Amino acid sequence: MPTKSVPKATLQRYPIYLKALRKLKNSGVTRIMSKELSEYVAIESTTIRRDFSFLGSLGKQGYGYDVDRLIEIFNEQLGMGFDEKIILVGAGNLGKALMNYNRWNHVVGEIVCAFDIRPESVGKTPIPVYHVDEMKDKIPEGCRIAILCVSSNVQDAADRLIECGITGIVDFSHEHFQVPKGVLVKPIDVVSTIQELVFETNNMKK
Ligand SMILES: NC(=O)c1ccc[n+]([C@@H]2O[C@H](COP(=O)([O-])OP(=O)(O)OC[C@H]3O[C@@H](n4cnc5c(N)ncnc54)[C@H](O)[C@@H]3O)[C@@H](O)[C@H]2O)c1
Repeated sequence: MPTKSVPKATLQRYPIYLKALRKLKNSGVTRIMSKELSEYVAIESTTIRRDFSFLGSLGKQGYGYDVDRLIEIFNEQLGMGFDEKIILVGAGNLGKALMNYNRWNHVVGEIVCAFDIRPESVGKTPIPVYHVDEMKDKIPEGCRIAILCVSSNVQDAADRLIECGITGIVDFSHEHFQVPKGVLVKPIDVVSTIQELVFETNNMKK
């Protein structure tokens, strides 16, 4: 795709369209007019048509856009294949909540399986939970993202993930651990977010 000539604002809207299209596809929609999509994403239909025109001539007058074709184009040309096969380590309270939610299938991908040091004590889960020793065998092919929800030995869990080729870790653990160059860690911490909010709210009052 000639990204050079595509305005930045248009590029920023593409993920919004793709997310909407995947949701629509999921609910059985196969073709859509720009006006209908406009209502769905709250973006003017003229803007949508202009944005899509950068991708080639995709729609037909009176027919609209083929949803599958549009998704294919976004996936292929923009490299936005939101089909990540994600794994989770630490199937405790937090891990189970994430596994039970797991509704990102038309946005980023899905949690395919989980690992724990005590899988036998995890109880009922919607996806399989294996022992961490089985990680190398059970990790899905092409998997590169892991969610870390362990409560102990975080470094060991991270090392195992890296050995299995994981290059991106969503970290809920609150613990410091080392990763080699080329592996990205995104910490998520509700407590520090609340602290930041308290601090910023206090400052707003001044
Ligand atoms: N970031 C946040 O905002 C946030 C919020 C809540 C909890 N947490 C943190 O998330 C972690 C999990 O919390 P929880 O309430 O689910 O705990 P939990 O005790 O219910 O679950 C932890 C699970 O991890 C497993 N485990 C422990 N060490 C492991 C390892 N090295 N490898 C694989 N599995 C391992 C345990 O067997 C258990 O099933 C804790 O570290 C907690 O502090 C973070």
